[in-house]
Amino acid sequence: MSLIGENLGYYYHKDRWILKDTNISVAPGEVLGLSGYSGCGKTTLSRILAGYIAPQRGRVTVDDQVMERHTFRPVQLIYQHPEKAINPKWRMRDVLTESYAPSQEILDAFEIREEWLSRWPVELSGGEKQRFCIVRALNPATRYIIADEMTTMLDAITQAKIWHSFLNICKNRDIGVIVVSHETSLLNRICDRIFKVGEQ
Ligand SMILES: Nc1ncnc2c1ncn2[C@@H]1O[C@H](COP(=O)(O)OP(=O)(O)OP(=O)(O)O)[C@@H](O)[C@H]1O
Repeated sequence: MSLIGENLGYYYHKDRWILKDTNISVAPGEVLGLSGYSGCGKTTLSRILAGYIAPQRGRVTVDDQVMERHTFRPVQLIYQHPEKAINPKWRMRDVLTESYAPSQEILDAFEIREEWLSRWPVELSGGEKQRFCIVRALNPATRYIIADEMTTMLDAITQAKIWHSFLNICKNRDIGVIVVSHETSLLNRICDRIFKVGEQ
């Protein structure tokens, strides 16, 4: 039982491989850091593991199954920029309840205020919108979450609070987490293990 990428190879332009023979796995409940220089392929690898793009070589399995399309994704991806992941024409209540009905407890854990629910995305800050994206990713069916620079836009205190709540919930539900970040101090603090992209 794990999220596993085996012998992954990927290029955007023929024969310019971004990833070559990459092997990566994260177990349920584990927190894996993804590091590497800018442009080494962290976001590309994240998108492959979440099933958004197909590798030219290798395969991804989620708890021994090849991921199916058109069903709820057991691997959720949270991006750095929440505005790219939110429909601007939906009020925040609809964004939040798109795939399940989050409990009051989880809304409180991320300090989501009742008054924000009736607003449009444009009426919230990036950090406020990001809390909705995190709660949305914590669907009861989620098995793994890839957090790609998830808190980069937040101040240090808010960042610490959000990681505390997020990792608590993931541990309780045995969700495996991949944390993509340029901040080595963050990775060292919260991850069980670190995987360097491009150095396998
Ligand atoms: N859609 C695309 N078409 C062509 N090349 C791309 C595309 N997306 C990314 N690349 C290239 O692929 C390489 C890896 O990009 P990727 O975004 O995965 O790196 P990264 O490690 O996440 O970078 P950063 O740390 O700067 O966010 C880079 O050289 C980038 O220029």
